[in-house]
Amino acid sequence: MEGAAGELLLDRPPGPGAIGEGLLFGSGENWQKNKTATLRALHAATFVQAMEDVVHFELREVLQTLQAKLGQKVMVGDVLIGPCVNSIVGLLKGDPLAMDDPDRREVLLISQNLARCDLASLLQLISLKHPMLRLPLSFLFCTSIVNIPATAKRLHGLLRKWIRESRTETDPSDSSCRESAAPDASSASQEKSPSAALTSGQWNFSKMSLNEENESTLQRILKQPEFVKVTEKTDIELIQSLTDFFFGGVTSTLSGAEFVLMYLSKNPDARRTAQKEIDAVAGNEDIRWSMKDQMPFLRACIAEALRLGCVTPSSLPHVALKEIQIEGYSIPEGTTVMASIYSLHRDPELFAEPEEFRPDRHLDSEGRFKQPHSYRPFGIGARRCVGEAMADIQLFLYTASILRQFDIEPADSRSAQDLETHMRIVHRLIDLQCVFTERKNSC
Ligand code: HEM
Repeated sequence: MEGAAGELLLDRPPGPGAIGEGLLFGSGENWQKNKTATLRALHAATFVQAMEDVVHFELREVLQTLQAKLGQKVMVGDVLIGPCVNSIVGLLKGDPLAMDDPDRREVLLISQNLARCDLASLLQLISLKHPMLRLPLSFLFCTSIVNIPATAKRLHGLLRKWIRESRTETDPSDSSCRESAAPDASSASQEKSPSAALTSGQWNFSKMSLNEENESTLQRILKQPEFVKVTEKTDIELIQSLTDFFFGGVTSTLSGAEFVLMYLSKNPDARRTAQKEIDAVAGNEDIRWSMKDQMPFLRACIAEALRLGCVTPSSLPHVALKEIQIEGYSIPEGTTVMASIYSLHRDPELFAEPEEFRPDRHLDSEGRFKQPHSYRPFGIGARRCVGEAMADIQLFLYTASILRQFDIEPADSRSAQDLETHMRIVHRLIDLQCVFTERKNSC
């Protein structure tokens, strides 16, 4: 939300499910501190290069898997979840996790659980906090749902370990860090850099530094005034904010990538035009984010898939801090307000023939990429998504690299509208499968 009304809609509603800490569900001063610290840490000069390095590191594995499964039906989510998770880990820690690192397996399992979270899982969480609800909701405990507290606890364990390591690296004399940095199950893996897993001729990966001092995002966050003084409270905020990177980032980017590949598989003309563009610009060179302005059609395809796929259909809830007027409607103080991105993206007055996949909506008369004012997949205003730049880079590099090497075909003849989706906080295609084949016309 923008403007004066937006200022009064900054907080998340309190309620039985609200966590109150961190970025996604935090409110008031705590949220402001966390958001400022996160944005400051992400605005490092070398952010783009860091993201590119980690994405390319992961893409090698993805391209190899697709090559090995040429002509077969591939579950797209299974192939892309690793890169989505490890991009966040790599950004935070400064190095992505090597393929054989036990932390990688653990964070992947956790993220797969988070991706399965549905209403039943959230209701179970609420009933744990509110004993009165346990009996009426007891049937939930018999179904196979995601145990959010247990999943969050496992993720918090990993995050605590990475924070300890980052604090030790930031200040080696910090005895509290050394005390708590007890050896654990995965300490053996810590000495292993992902670059060790690479052989010559593969991606030339170097430790990702996010600024001139060679610091990772996590180290930069830990240097912010809010987090320098370690107290139980600051650590809870920090761990919850980092948890939100996974909760808010993994499934949404994964779902976005699935929608992009699905729409390109169902629209071969658009796919071929994008492939020609990629060939002309990148040839056989590494694909870089700096090439984005020369690939407006590819970006338009990604934007059109995000418009139609609508990864976060109802955004996240906001609450009115005071009574406000919006377009002649009076919203009483305390009202929960949800913005329907789904309706916005399908409004025929804003997008002609809204159900049609038409990338040219995102191109100006000169053929340059443009974002229509009503295209808002990442929300708007101060509560806008913190991961937008990250998701943009990921989706661009995943799509360009896959399209350069493969043709994509749908696994069945259903139209895009007929494919089944989960309409949870994150809107996701159910078990999307595609068939990847050798490029027929490559450069
Ligand atoms: C295609 C990918 C993504 C989409 C469509 C998306 C969309 C959104 C939307 C609609 C919101 C809510 C804005 C509001 O409350 O008004 C949001 C918030 C958020 N997103 Fe994303 N997101 C994506 C990727 C990511 C990534 C990669 C991260 C990881 C860093 C991330 C982390 C967050 C966080 C922490 C918030 C809460 C911000 C706040 O409350 O201040 N998202 N996202």
